[in-house]
Amino acid sequence: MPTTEHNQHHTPDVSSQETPPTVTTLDELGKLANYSLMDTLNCDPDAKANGADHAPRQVFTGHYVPVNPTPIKDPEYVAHSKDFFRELGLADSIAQSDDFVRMFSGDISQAPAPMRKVGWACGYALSIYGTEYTHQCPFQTGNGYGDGRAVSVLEAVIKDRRWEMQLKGGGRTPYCRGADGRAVLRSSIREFLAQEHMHALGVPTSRALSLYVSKTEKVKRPWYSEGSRSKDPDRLISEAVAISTRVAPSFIRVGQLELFARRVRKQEHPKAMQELEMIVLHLIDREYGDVIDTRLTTAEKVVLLAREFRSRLTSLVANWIRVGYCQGNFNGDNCAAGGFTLDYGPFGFCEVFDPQYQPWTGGGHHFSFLNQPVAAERNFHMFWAALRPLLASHPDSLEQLDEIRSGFADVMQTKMEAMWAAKLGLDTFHPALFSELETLMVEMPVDYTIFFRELSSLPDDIGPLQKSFYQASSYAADPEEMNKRWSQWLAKWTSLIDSPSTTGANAAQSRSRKEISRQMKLVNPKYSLREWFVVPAYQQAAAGNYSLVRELQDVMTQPYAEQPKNVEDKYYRLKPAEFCEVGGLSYYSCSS
Ligand SMILES: Nc1ncnc2c1ncn2[C@@H]1O[C@H](COP(=O)(O)OP(=O)(O)OP(=O)(O)O)[C@@H](O)[C@H]1O
Ligand SMILES: [Mg+2]
Repeated sequence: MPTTEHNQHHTPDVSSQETPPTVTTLDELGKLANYSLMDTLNCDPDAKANGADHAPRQVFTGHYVPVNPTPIKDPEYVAHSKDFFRELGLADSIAQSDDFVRMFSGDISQAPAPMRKVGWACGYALSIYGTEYTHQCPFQTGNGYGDGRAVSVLEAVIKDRRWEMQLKGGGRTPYCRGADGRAVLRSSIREFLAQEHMHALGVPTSRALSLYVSKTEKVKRPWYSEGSRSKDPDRLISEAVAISTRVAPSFIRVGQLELFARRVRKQEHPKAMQELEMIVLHLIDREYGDVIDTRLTTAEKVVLLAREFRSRLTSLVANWIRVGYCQGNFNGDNCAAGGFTLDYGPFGFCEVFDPQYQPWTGGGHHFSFLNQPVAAERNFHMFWAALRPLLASHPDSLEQLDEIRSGFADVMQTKMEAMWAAKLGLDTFHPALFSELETLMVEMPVDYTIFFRELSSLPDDIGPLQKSFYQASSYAADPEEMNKRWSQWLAKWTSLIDSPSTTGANAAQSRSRKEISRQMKLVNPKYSLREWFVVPAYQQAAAGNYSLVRELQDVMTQPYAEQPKNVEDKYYRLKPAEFCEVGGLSYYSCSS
């Protein structure tokens, strides 16, 4: 069953959900602290040891800069992820306890030992669709680019798994490039909800821990006037700042490997090769420890790393497309080297199926919905290029590495076909059937989520599918003809569903219609985080009412489940026409 394969990483730990919380205070969490990054990688020798390093500057060497977050003023609790707390064994009550709130709203000065009273930020390089950029940093060198507002504050081993906790919007770092280091409540709510939704969808992702907003501190951001149809924001608004904490096995990005590999290539300093090797081995420990044997040589490890990352990245992107997700800005620095979703900024879940769907006005076609496999390949290319210097004296390993690189497109294609087959409830991919479907969906706008979910009930006729049809002019112009074409497609699909190759030639292999439907409903979610659900939630939150945020948390963390009728009526719906083509709802310029 392809889903199992799609869900192979980060599957919820069911067993831990029944045990009582083991961490009920910040002190208890503190005892689990274990700082592998700070203890094994190189610190920038120019950094201020006390972490008061907030002005933009160039960082020439080292893997991290110690930097303290800047607390937000008068923090107020907005949300925490109950699911993730349960998985970690954290008691819900600590999310609102004074010391936890203080720490995860940016004040780590009272962190209980052995937690450290200093956080860290990392530099990384930027590449866009496989092209290296250096000029986006104020020094035109790339040495000022990295975590500009993301500050990690804790690494801990919890229930035998290592987790890094990172504040987003935690204030300025040397990589802030003159910006304020803050995130606003709007973008923080989006990221918070999306991370937990994505996890519940079975797609590898950074997780959301907690979210606090400042009652008094605001920053200005460009945004849209109510109902604006212009592509770019037309005004500056003042928004409350917030700090959300996200959690992952590591936050190492492809861009980080690229940074060190560029330094090797340019022979920037004598330790460049050593620093590249260190970050790669650290990545393996943090993200690939369970699949790469520590006793292997570096050359062997590098080859395995590339193969495993290729496998994860291709699964990830196939999963994104399965659930209708568009990352929007799939740069090398937004591509986690552990192969999970990272940086929910200009993302969106498509409603109308559109291969070119791209919610971010600055993103361009290259990062659009169905181009994500190609964008992923570009990121993989940069990853591969960053690893190559490590194999310079190992021609056999280098050859293997190069083969892994050149095989990317085939692996991606295989995963995509398996994904489409699973969405259609079929054991194998049927190119003609799929391409007819794609043509129909493009010609006659359908809601991607609703269409596949309705199909999952194996309808006898197109009646139920019509729930997903947007009454666009192409349909309205000749509904009879359109219905006929849909009926023909449905008949072909139904005959495949009922054919022995799908149901199995003999009774032992056969999947009943009921079983096919059940499996399809595990692949095709009922609920997806549509932007027009999120907008009122963050608008209410801005006025201090978090009830819609909570409601969305509940609904969107059970995306495959049938939920009560009132939930279905509210959230299993086509996008209302008045929300189409509206700035901030259908697209956005900036996400921070
Ligand atoms: N308000 C800000 N202050 C300082 N740096 C910022 C700010 N907004 C974005 N950046 C930095 O600009 C770069 C590009 O921004 P992008 O939108 O990809 O990242 P992000 O959403 O902040 O971060 P992440 O990738 O960590 O989720 C990142 O390195 C980010 O740290
Ligand atoms: Mg980013």
